Amino acid sequence: MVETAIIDGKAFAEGLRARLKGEVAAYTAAHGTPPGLAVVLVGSDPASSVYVRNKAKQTVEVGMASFEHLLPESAREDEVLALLADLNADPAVNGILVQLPLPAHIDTQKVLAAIDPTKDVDGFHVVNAGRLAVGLDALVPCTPLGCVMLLKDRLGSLAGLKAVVVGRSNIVGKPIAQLLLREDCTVTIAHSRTKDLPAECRQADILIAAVGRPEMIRGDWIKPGASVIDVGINRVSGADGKSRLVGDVAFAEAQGIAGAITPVPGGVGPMTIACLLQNTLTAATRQAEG
Ligand SMILES: NC(=O)C1=CN([C@@H]2O[C@H](COP(=O)(O)OP(=O)(O)OC[C@H]3O[C@@H](n4cnc5c(N)ncnc54)[C@H](OP(=O)(O)O)[C@@H]3O)[C@@H](O)[C@H]2O)C=CC1
Ligand SMILES: Nc1nc(=O)c2c([nH]1)NC[C@@H]1CN(c3ccc(C(=O)N[C@@H](CCC(=O)O)C(=O)O)cc3)C=[N+]21
Repeated sequence: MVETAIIDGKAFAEGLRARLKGEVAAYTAAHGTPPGLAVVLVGSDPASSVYVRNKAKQTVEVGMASFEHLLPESAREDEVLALLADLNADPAVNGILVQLPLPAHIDTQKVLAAIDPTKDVDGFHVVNAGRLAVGLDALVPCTPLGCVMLLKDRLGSLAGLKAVVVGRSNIVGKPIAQLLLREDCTVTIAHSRTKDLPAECRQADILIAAVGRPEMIRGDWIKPGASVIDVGINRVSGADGKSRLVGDVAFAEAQGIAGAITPVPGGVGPMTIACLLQNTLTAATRQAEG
């Protein structure tokens, strides 16, 4: 049995936002206007609405300008594209985020491609994904950035460690794998067609769960002492009938086995928003430098 450390992403994110607040004030003093973040939400998925509201609140708290664009579920693709053209041209907007998923009648890749890559604070544009893959300066997706920050804070150098990423989405799994590779990890990407997932996971010094299946990863899939980052956010109904959030890892089973683990909530989620604010400041600074 090992003592399992709980990685406090909420506290780490608060520290990051406190540091950003100072940097944002310096930016604003130098440029006369604060960095601005525009968030576009199409439709009114309740989970997305909460998340968008939290982002707007924290954006304002660190001293940045927040612009919210709420479009109805029925909005046409060309209306979304026209809004993005306006935001691309607006000098008060330094960062643009289009909340995903979009309604099925809208082509997500087309929308992401319409965002100016220098304002793409989610890092989802192919230009930023490509720049990350070849090792150029890029706007890096927020959740992956947050995961790697937590790992480096805990472990220092990640060089030579074996990392297993479960999930290969363009927005989480793939960019996390790219960042871990950049940190000199030996990286395996697992997915729904992986043959023996428990055996793959047991090899991992660093195990990243980004699947979207409540508590799928069991305690006995974890190598003793491993660092476990749980990206999953799953809403389930508990025995009392109330809904609660759980991750992709069976958190209670991981106790006494993992060396460290992020909780859900309070782990990766708050880091995602803090990294979004950091990316907005990075984007604004790079735009000002030309
Ligand atoms: N904390 C945060 O800030 C954020 C949390 N999330 C959460 O992270 C999770 C993942 O999100 P996202 O990447 O967008 O999800 P996707 O649904 O896009 O991707 C899920 C991935 O998991 C794989 N997968 C599904 N079932 C299995 C299985 N049984 N065994 C192995 N692999 C499987 C899929 O494989 P295949 O490719 O073969 O289909 C796919 O690659 C979700 O819970 C989401 O809510 C997302 C963004 C931010
Ligand atoms: N373009 C785009 N970019 C995204 O980054 C993006 C997106 N679309 N669509 C949805 C997912 C999901 N996501 C979360 C971010 C923070 C929390 C978060 O702060 N969670 C808190 C709890 C929140 C609660 O209690 O509901 C926590 O884990 O502690 C959760 C989920 C970003 N996403």
